[in-house]
Amino acid sequence: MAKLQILDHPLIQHKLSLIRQKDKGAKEFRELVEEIAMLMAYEVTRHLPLKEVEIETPVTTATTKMLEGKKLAVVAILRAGLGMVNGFVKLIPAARVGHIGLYRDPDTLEPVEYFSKLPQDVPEREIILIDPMLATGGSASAAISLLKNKGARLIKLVVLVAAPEGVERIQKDHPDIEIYTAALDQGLNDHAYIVPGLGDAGDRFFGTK
Ligand SMILES: O=P(O)(O)OC[C@H]1O[C@H](OP(=O)(O)OP(=O)(O)O)[C@H](O)[C@@H]1O
Ligand SMILES: O=c1cc[nH]c(=O)[nH]1
Ligand SMILES: [Mg+2]
Repeated sequence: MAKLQILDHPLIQHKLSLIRQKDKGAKEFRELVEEIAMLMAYEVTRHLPLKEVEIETPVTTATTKMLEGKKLAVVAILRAGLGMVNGFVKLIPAARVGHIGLYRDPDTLEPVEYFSKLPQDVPEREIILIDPMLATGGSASAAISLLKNKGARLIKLVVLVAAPEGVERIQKDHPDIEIYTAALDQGLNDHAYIVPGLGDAGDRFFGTK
């Protein structure tokens, strides 16, 4: 079953509480989402393999550790996932960045795909799929299916806020995926918005409402 990890670092929790507040404007919302994404990137890259390297410090030569150079791709689900990209690539500058355009139809709640541009060598890369919100799980599940159809084998899903319904959906559709979230909220309301959640992440980030 897909493993769920809640990233409960105090800085992540503090900043998440700030962006949940309805009076936060787009500027503050954007800055905080980027900061939280960076902190989450730190947590989800703990497993990256290291290799020993010989270096020269100003004092002596030494054997120290550097990243082995595992191939990574950060894939954002548009639009709201864009808000997390900078935080990730600041910490992992060598990562390739892919985009999957999906919106949730407000009536059917089904994801509608409108764009996809991914690195060519997706099968050789570990994929970090990012989207702030995991509500019904329909959008993330569709994005994971698309990535798997392109040959992706190792995918981690990283979200800011998850609903139990979305987690269950991913665990059912894609039991091989690891899910990382900053919070597991109570559930969904009648419009399938996460409660308490933070509202519509894309609209708040881009100021479109
Ligand atoms: O788990 P689900 O029920 O599928 O809902 C989650 C999706 O909804 C939001 O995107 P939205 O459709 O609002 O598109 P946007 O990012 O362009 O605003 C969010 O960013 C997720 O992609
Ligand atoms: O609460 C939610 C649910 C779906 N999409 C959002 O942006 N927020
Ligand atoms: Mg939206």
